[in-house]
Amino acid sequence: MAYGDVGIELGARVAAALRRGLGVEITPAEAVIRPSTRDGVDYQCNAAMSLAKKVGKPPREVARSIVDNLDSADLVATTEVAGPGFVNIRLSDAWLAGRAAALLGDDRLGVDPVPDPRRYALDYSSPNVAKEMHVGHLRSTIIGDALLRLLRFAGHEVTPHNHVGDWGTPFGMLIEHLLDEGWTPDGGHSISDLNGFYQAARAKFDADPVFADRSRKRVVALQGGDEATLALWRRLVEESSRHFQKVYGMLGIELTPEDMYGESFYNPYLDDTIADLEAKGLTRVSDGAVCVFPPGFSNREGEPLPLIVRKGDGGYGYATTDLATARYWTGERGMTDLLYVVGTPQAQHFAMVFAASRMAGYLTDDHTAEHIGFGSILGEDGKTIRTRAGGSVKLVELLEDAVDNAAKTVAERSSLDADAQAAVARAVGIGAVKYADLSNDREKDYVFTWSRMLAKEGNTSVYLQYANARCHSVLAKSGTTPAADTEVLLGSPAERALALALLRLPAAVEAAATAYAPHKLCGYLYELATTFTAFYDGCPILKPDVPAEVRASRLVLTALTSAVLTRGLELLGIEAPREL
Ligand SMILES: NC(=[NH2+])NCCC[C@H](N)C(=O)O
Repeated sequence: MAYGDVGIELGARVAAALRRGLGVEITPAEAVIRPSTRDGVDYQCNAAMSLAKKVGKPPREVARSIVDNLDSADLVATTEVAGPGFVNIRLSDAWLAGRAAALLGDDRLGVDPVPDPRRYALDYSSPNVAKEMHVGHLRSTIIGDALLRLLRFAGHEVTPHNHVGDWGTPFGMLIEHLLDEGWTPDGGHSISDLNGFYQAARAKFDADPVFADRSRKRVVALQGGDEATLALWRRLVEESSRHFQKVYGMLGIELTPEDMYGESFYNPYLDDTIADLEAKGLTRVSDGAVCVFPPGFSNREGEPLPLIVRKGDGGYGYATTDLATARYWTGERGMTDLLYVVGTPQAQHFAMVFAASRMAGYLTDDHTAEHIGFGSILGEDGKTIRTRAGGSVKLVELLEDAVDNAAKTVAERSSLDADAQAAVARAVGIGAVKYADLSNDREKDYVFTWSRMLAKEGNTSVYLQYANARCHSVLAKSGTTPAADTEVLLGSPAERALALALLRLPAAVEAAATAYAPHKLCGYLYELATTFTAFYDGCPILKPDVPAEVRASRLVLTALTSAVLTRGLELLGIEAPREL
């Protein structure tokens, strides 16, 4: 069963009941089983509503037939028809307890790998050479890393590729300016120099036609493979790569130099791609440029929009590279699904690239391609995030700030020594930056607020990390390790609610992985942590008057909570220290 979800298991029973009672066939997923927060109800089945028309009976009658025919012996305690035709289901305590107990020995915590693994090529981070990474790249990096972890855990094959902007016309002006400044291929300039250099080169390019002309010639030399030019270009790429790796290191992101498939990587494929598009009759010359016109895209005047594959001067652009990219990953690398984690402003670009790729057969019905767009990070005033001095925020400084702020929070209550505190401050600070990003619906803009990010209450990583640390502290104090065959007892509503919440990891992973929506996993983990808090406050564990078998059961629930929180945070790329 995909993902090992209780809802799907119930769905299979409902499907069998419908077959028995009314002779209709549905899949377990079509039974539409949803968790319910109603008193005494664990899940609700909405199948009767959608099936009423098909079977020609009122929804309540269909619901009644489900209830009458449901094989509920082991799994279900009570069922009832409710409202216009829902079936309310309460699981049996014995089944729930047995299922929860079984999780203790299960490394995957109930999440089955998908039966039909796909081959994903995941484009994320993708910063630009000779520029520092900015907050947009931060979002791409964080979201992409979470998707990589989620999809791999779900059982898919995922190959990351970092589509670094390392080619194109800006390199002409950059190299010319660097030469003017006496820069040599082995000179020791750092990327922060380069950032300033970029702006200076741009200014010179705009103001000085002679310089602009030299720059254009330099582009031709670069693209023509002139060795001296390439040597300078390589230095720029290496310098930048060092900076990117520093940021990835701070973030604990696995992207390596081997995952770099920058724009330049596709150079050898461009001519052939254009020849292929031409041979397939998909190109048209418009204003001197070779273009593809995918249907359905037009400008404000209603004229068809071109995807330019070769400019009038013979040069290639961003779109050409992206067509070659799609062709490469589905063709040479045999990937089935292409994901691009890039800001929402590029939505139209990707829609057009995908449409043209489908026309050319680089994407077929067996492939999916998706632009995983995201909004902007806003400052506390609701505008573009800036430093206090009003400059644009440097990513490295932002991350250092996060760790410093976390260090203050940790120092307030930690009994750890200085080294351990520093490690925890990193886990908390970097975790907070990631979680603030991932817990929001990625399509939306969000406001970056230090105080909210590091709050110990509410939907924050700190709250989840504290809940996990509390679990570890109880387990350590108990002096025992819960054994796999311990019986789980669900004597109180808080224990029952916690067991139920622990069984919902598979559904949360599925929801997050299939919709490429990490915030769905965040929402689940937050719910689990609050359910645990209620259990912790209401159910004493180590008090001397707690019967031994009750204590043992509560320790199992505590150990499982920690296991699920730790795994869940890991899937988001966030550390879960045992002690804070
Ligand atoms: N295949 C792609 N176009 N990936 C995204 C590249 C993002 C680009 N370097 C930017 O900073 O905007």
